[in-house]
Amino acid sequence: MALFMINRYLGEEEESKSNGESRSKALLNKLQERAKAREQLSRATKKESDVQDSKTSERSRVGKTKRNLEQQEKEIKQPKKKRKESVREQDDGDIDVDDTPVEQADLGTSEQSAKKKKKKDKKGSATQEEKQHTGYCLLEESTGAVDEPESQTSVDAQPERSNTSSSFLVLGGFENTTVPKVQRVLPKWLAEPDMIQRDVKSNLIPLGDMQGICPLLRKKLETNGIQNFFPVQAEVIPAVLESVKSGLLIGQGGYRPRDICVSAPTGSGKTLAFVIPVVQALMTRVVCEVRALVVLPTKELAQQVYKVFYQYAEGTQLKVVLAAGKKPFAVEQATLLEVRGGVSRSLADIVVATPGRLVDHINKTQGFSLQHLRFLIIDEADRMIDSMQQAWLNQVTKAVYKSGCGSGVSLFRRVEPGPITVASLSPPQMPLQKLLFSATLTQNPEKLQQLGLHQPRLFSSTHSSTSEEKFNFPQGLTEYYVCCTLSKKPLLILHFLLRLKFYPVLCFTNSREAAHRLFLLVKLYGGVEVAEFSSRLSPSERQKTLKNLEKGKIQLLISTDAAARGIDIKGVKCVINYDAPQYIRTYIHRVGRTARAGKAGVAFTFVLGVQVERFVKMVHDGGSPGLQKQTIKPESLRGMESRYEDVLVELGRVIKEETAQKRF
Ligand SMILES: Nc1ncnc2c1ncn2[C@@H]1O[C@H](COP(=O)(O)OP(=O)(O)OP(=O)(O)O)[C@@H](O)[C@H]1O
Repeated sequence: MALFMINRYLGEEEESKSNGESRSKALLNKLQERAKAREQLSRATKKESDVQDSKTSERSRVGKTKRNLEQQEKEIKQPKKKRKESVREQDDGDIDVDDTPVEQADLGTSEQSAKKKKKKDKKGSATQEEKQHTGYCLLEESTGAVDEPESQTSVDAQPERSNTSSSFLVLGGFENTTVPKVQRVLPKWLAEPDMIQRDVKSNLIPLGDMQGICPLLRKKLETNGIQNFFPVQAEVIPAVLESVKSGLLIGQGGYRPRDICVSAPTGSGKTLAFVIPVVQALMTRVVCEVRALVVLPTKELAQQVYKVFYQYAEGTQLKVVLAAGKKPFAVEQATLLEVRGGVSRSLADIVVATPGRLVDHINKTQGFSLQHLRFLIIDEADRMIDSMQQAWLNQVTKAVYKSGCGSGVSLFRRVEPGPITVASLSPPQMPLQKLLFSATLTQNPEKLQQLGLHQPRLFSSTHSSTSEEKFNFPQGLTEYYVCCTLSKKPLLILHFLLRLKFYPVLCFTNSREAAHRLFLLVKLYGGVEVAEFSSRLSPSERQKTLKNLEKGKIQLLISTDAAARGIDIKGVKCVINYDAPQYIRTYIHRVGRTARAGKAGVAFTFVLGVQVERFVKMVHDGGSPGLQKQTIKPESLRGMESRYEDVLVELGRVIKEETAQKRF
C-alpha cells in the first residue's frame, strides 16, 4: 500500500497546523480570508470611483483591471517559495491557476522595468500622462483585451495604472522592421558557370588551335567559310570531346560524363558547338545504331539542324535522318531502319526530330531502338521545358533503358542510373549524356530538375548568381522602340521600307490573323515585295518563303512567332516587332534573327503609349545593353496617308471575300 501513497507538501502553514486542524479546514479558512480581502479592496475602489467622474462603465473596467493587477503584483512580490505554495493551494482547491512560469513572471517584471528605465532615459521630458498611456497599452496587450483602445481622458483619470503595468510580461515582435528582400540562391553549377565571351568577333579561336578535330571536319569547316571558332564553340566542343576521350562507354576517370548546358546569345554558333563534337565522336563507330538524338520544337528548326549535321557527316560513314513530319510517316520509318529476315537494322546514327514525331516512332515503328543512345541534344531547351512536352522525355528515357529489365549482366546492359556505387560501376554501361542549348536557358533549378541532369556543367555568357534572370543579347544588335498609336503602325512599316529603305525586314505580329491582314495591306499598298509566314502556309510553302527571303526576293516577311526561334536567315538586317512581345524570351528570340554571327543588325519595336513603361522595364530587366527611343515625326507619314485610307477600304473588301470563300 505504501507504494501508492502520495504525500503532498502543503507548505509551512499547513505543516504547522496539520496537528490540530484538518487539511480541508485549513484550505477553507484560507479561501475565506482571501474573499474577505477582495471584498474590502473592491469597496475601497468603489468609494474612490464614486468621488471621481461619472463615467462609471469605463471605470468599472479599469477598476477590475486594477484589482487583477494588484492581485498579480502581490503574488509576484511574494517569495518564490510562497508563490509556489499558493499555486499548489489553488490547484488543490480546484481554483483556476495562472500557468505563467515563475521564471517568466520574474523576467517580465525585470524586462518591463528595464524598458521603463530606457524610456525614461529617452524621453526625459515626457509627461506623466504619456507614461500612463504607455503602461495602459501594454496592459491591454498583455491581458488580451480586444476592446477599442481607451480614450486618453479615461487613462488620465487613473494615474496609478502606470505603476501596475510593470508586472506584465510584454511579448516582443511588434516593432516595425524592414524585411530584407529575399535573395535568389542558385546551386553552384548555375551560380558559377564556365564563362563564354559574348563578343564573337574579338574572341575567335583559329581552327588549328583546337585539339581533337579530325582533318576531314576541319576541311569541311574551311570549305563552309569558317576560319575560326566562335567563343561558345571554343568552350563547348573540347568539353564534349573530353567526355568521349576514353571511348563512348565511359567518361573521364571512368565515371559517367557530366551533362552540359549552354546559354549563349542568338546567332553565336551554338549549332556547330554540338554538331562538330558529336560527328567527331561517332565517326569511328562500327555498327550503325542511333547514338545521337537531337530534339527541336519545330519542323523548320529540325530541318535546319538536320542540314548542318548532314553537311558535316557527309564523307563519313555516319547516317543522319530527319524525323520531323516533313515526310509521310511510312517514308520516315523506311529511312530509320530496314527489316531483313525478320531482323531490324538501324539505318540512322544521328536522328534529328520534333517531339511529336519522335514519340510516334518510339511507339509505332517496330525495331526503332534507342538502346545505344549516347547523346541526347535538346536545342531551344527552355522552350522544350516550358511547353511541357516532357512526355517525350519520359518516352525517350524508357526507350533508352529498355534493355535493362531482366537482361542480366552483359557488356551492353543499361539500367537507369541511380547513386554511384562500386556495384553500379561494374560492368560499365553506356552513359547517356544530355546536351542542352538555348539563348534563354532557364536558370530555374526546379525546371531544369525535370530533365534529370547528371552533375550538370553550365557554359554561359551571363553571370547572375544573385540578380533576376538576365539573358544574352548579341553584341552587334541595336535596339529601338517607337511609341505610336494603333492606326499609325501600318504607315510606320511602310515608312521604314519605302522611305528609309530598310530591307530585308523580318516583321513579327502576335497572331496569324494580324500577320495576314498586314500582309494584305502592304500588298495592296504596293511598292514592297512582301510575304507572310505562319501556320496558314504548308511546311513546303514556308520553306520556300524562307529561301526567297534569304535570296533577297522578299523585302518584307511578316511572320508569327513561328519564325522567332532558331531560324537562321542570312542577311536579315532589320527586325520589326509590329506587335510588342509580351515576354522577354520572345523578344530576345525575335530580335535575335538579326545581328547574327557577329554581324550588325537593328531591331525596332512599335509600342503603344500604354505599353511603353512595361515594355521598357521588361527589356531592361532582361539584360538588354541599351534600348533607345526612336521618334518618327508625324509629317514623315503624311504623304502616305491618303493612299493608306483607300487601301483600308480595299482591304475590308478583300477580307470579306476571303471570309465568304472560307464558308463555301
Ligand atoms: N565559327 C563560325 N564562323 C563563322 N560563322 C559561323 C561560325 N559558327 C557559326 N556560324 C554561323 O553563324 C550563324 C548562326 O549560327 P547558329 O544558327 O548556330 O546560331 P545559334 O547560336 O544557334 O542561334 P539561335 O540561338 O538563334 O538558334 C550561322 O549562319 C552559322 O553558319
